Amino acid sequence: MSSLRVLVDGQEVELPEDVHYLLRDGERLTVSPTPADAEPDRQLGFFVPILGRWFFHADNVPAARVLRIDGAAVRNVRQELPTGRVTEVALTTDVATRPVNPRRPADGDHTPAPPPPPPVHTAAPPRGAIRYVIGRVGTKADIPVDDPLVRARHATVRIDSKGRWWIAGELYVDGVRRMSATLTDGQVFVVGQTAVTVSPDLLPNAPGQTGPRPGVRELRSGELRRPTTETGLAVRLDHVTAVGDKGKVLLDDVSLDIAPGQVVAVVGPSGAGKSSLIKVLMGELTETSGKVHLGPGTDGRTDPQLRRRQVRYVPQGDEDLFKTLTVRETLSYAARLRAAADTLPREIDDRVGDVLRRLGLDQPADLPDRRVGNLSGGQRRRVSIGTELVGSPQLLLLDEPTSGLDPGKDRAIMADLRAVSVTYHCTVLIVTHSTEHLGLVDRVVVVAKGGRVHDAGPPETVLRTLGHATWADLMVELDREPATPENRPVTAGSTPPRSPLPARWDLAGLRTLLHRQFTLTSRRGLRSLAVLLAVPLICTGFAVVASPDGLRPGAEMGAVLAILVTVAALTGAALTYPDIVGDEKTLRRDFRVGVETAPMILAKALVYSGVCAVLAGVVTVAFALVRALPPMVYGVPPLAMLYGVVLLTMLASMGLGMFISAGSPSLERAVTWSTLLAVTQVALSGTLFRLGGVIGVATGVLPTRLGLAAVASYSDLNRHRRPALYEDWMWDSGVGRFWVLNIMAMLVFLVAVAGAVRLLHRRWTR
Ligand SMILES: Nc1ncnc2c1ncn2[C@@H]1O[C@H](COP(=O)(O)OP(=O)(O)OP(=O)(O)O)[C@@H](O)[C@H]1O
Repeated sequence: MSSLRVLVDGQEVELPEDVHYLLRDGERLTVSPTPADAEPDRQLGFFVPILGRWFFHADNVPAARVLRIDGAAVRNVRQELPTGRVTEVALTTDVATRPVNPRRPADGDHTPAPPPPPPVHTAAPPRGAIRYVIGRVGTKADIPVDDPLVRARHATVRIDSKGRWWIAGELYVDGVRRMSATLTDGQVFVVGQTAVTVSPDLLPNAPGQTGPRPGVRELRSGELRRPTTETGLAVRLDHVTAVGDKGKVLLDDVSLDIAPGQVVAVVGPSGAGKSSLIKVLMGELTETSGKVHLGPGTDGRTDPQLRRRQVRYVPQGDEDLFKTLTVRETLSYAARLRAAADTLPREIDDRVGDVLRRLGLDQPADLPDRRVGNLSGGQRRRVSIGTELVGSPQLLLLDEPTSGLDPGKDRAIMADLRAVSVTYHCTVLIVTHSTEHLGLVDRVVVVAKGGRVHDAGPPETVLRTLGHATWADLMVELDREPATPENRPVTAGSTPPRSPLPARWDLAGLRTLLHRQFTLTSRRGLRSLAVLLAVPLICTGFAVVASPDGLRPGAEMGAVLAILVTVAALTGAALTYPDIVGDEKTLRRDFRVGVETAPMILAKALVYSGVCAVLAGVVTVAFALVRALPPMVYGVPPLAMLYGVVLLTMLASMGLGMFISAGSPSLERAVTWSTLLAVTQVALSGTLFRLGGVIGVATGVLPTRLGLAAVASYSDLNRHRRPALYEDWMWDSGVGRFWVLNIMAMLVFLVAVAGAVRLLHRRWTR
């Protein structure tokens, strides 16, 4: 780890890896390794190294002053400092535009301010105290946490003389994300998705000490346990009301207590609001009033990213699985996307093996290597449940896990879920219409029309209390009940603002997505690959027969060119327009566990770029083998020019195909838009009619027009065109023009891919 060099009052100081304090001495600033305990007002803050990075933590900046780091006013209580160069720190007398306050919303942000942060001590950590590492089970961590989302060195703890824990690293306290906190015994913090209660019991023996310390639970290396959350996440809904479009009440004053580790079934007639309850727990539907408490000490606030980690959702049906992946591949990719970036392949294999065994997916022996598309309905449901279990969820929500299954499989899945809650220490909430095996759950929550909780309790008690012999009778009665008026006024409470979801954007995630996309593309099947090659080849044949001169100056050069760029453009768009919309359910599942749309789309773009590189090569070589190319100009060999232009036209169209796919709610809509794009590209490429004035410029973003113009400029089409063909300003020869046209095609590709990322994100967070 590098030291930190700071320039204070004209003096450069090098800070070794330990806490140093920024003190005020009258008008002078000094840096000291000891705090100003006697005069706390003198202490402006401290520099602290945390897991290889340096931070400045502001403590006590006088109101009339501004503390500046590298010239910029310090606006946050904690900010990261650059290493490898000198950081200048100064105290100035000008008025700060914004005071030091980490939770103040940005200017122009009119959403209600979130509640104040919890009282977490923020002075400097003790010097010289033993440093304990909190990390994943199976690593060398002193405090091991059985949680796949915890890194090997997730956070460090130092304990002061008063027994307070000074924790540094990524953690959540009271549902709020922090990079450090000072907590006392009994206080709770979350690392990864696991709640840990501060207690000396969690500490290993001090160095040099032999045998267990009195009152200390001895930890064995590799011991699998969660420090505190042995039984899953507790869920409490406190008078929660949620409203949908046009003011429709979806949940009406719902109060509910679910103990950790319980298996709970939510039943009720169609349209009652069961799914709305799940959406509120996932954070996809924001409560209008009331509070949702997940786990201990959240005070009704949970950072959306933490909620994504702790709450895992198994959607209805099996549309959200890739049918061409095997069972083992499905679970492995899911495990990698639900694990900390530093997880080893061996850990992933162990986790997958464990889930296969516990869900009975390891028998017969070839089952793990069968493709998901070849499994029975019940087996597919198990794979879908396993997809979340590999991430060791704290709260598992399932929407109709047994719909469409026969009663035997229905019972088997319900029994499996019972076992899952015990073996994976998680709370399970099942929305179901199937009431035959409700005896297997701990509690039933009955939701009536209008989103009200009609009753909740152990299954046999609920039936008895409501005076019905069977669940079917109860459902019939609830179905008959009129719903409460749908658009009645709802009291607005302290709505938590919907904060943007921070992205998970690590290299390990991108690598997994790339690997998965490559596997999926290579499994498209021989027939599909043959079509992929045959169509551009056949169309290249049209270009071959269009003119014996090929791309040499001749009467039909324009027609040859038009065919070649149209082949490239249509092939590119055809590759991707059905892709994102077709995979949407599976991708959305990844998004729910924290994978951002950027790496998802990037992985697709990279794999399809590879496919385009091959197809462009096939088209170019097929044409060049039979027909002549133009003479070399601008120092660019004609074969390289043709390959480059065909590839860029294909890429730009491929990007537009992704954009269409990301913005289309259904495949039908994507077909409509891509047809429109194809016709536009053919009609406005520049060879059918003159594109002058504004249209001439506006169509300059179309891949066919750019591609055609690039080759036209290279082979000087304006001079050699057929008399009937119009002259176009974009076709004038010139080396600058040639390169600008190619760069523009690249830009169209990049902008379209970036647009696809944003569109998809907006659709999923709206
Ligand atoms: N965002 C929304 N805006 C307006 N109405 C909505 C919204 N979401 C759902 N609804 C409607 O609210 C009612 C409750 O929907 P919800 O999906 O929660 O019911 P459900 O009990 O899960 O039904 P089912 O068992 O049929 O899946 C339905 O009438 C539904 O059409």
